[in-house]
Formats: sequence, structure tokens, C-alpha cells
Amino acid sequence: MLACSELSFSYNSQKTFNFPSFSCEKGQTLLILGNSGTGKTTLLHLLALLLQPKSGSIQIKEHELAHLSAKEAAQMRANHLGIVYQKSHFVSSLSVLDNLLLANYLADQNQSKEQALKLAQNLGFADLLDKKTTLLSGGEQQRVSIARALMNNPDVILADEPTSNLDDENCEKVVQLLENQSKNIGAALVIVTHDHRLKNINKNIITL
Ligand SMILES: Nc1ncnc2c1ncn2[C@@H]1O[C@H](COP(=O)(O)OP(=O)(O)OP(=O)(O)O)[C@@H](O)[C@H]1O
Repeated sequence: MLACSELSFSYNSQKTFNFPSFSCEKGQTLLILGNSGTGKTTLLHLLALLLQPKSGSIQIKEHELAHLSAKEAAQMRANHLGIVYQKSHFVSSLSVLDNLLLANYLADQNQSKEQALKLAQNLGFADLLDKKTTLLSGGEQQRVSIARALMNNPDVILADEPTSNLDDENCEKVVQLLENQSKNIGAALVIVTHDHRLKNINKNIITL
């Protein structure tokens, strides 16, 4: 589903990041572990098509994505990638439901209240759909972010440090939610993190 080989990237002439090659299949979870400053966010931004690599390849379903135009990258991102950012970035004037439907709208897809309700039920926040996102707790916001990332049935889900602010119990719960939901829609799940607790949960690991 997702395959990256020999990706390299530089912000400037002083340093080049050379990332290990990896792949992640449908229904699988890949953990990208690394300490602060090792380039985790940089790699995530490459996979999210927000940065372009200096060299190497990024393929989803065998389509090469490493050197798309900004417009093509935005279309690809909206339709094939689900991104769970570390901070939620909701539109605060909209309800939880409308924030979910916005993901469909931005990907030029039909707005599916049915899909939003199904995800809200699976993730346990169906009673919050009419609330403004500012009224939600941190944990509730995180579950809504996961649902938002799944609204367009992406092929690949990218999660940026999804457990860094959570206690052990919630850490395990959030990873399980992400894994179950990705399996449900047949997506590959890539988690980028410095949280070594996830080593115990996951077998497919690359370390930066
Ligand atoms: N826009 C930028 N311009 C120049 N250097 C940058 C830029 N963004 C990040 N860097 C540098 O690249 C290195 C890797 O940064 P990155 O954010 O990818 O690391 P990280 O592993 O995600 O770290 P952390 O866990 O602390 O967030 C750091 O040394 C950082 O200072």
C-alpha cells in the first residue's frame, strides 16, 4: 500500500536526512520511532506530501508521489491520506459534525452524515456531534481528529505523536482505536512517535 525508498531531504546545505526504506501494507501498522530532532516530523511531512524529498520515492498503491505539483499533492492528500495531527486544528465556529463533513468537502466528496455518525459511534462520541469543538476535552478532541482522518476512507493514515500526552491506559486505548479503525477501512497505519511505550504494542518498527 505505502512504500518509501531511499528518501532524503535537506532544509539547508548543512544537513541532509537520509531515511531508511520501509513499506506498510493494508491493515498493518508501522511505528516510526525516534528521539527529538531525528527527523520524525520531517518524515511525516514528506509522507503527507507537505514537503518534497531531495531524492527517493514515495508510492501509494504503486503511484509515485514524490514529485507532484502542489495542486496534485493537495488532491492526493485529501483523497488518499488521513492525517491525525498532534494538535487538532478544528474550525472552532463549526460543530463536531460540520468539522467532520468539512473533510469530505475539502476532498470534493459528497458530505456523508452517515459516515460521520458511524465513526462517531465507533469512537464513542456520537453524543457530541452537535457541540462546538472548543467544548471538548483533549481526549474527545483526539477521537474526533481520528474520525476526521477517516472520513474519506483513506488508503494511508498518518498519526503524529498520537499518545504523547496520554497516560498508559489511554495510550493503549488510542492505539487500539487507530488500529481497529484502520483495519476496518483497510488502510495502512503509520504512527510517528518518540513514545517508547508503543514498542510493546507494535511489531513493525523502524527507528530513526
Ligand atoms: N523548517 C526548518 N528549517 C530548518 N531546519 C528545520 C526545520 N524544521 C525542522 N528543522 C530541523 O530539522 C531537525 C529535525 O526536525 P524534526 O522536527 O523533523 O524532528 P523530530 O524528530 O520531529 O523532533 P521532535 O520530536 O522534537 O518534534 C531538527 O534539528 C530541526 O531543528
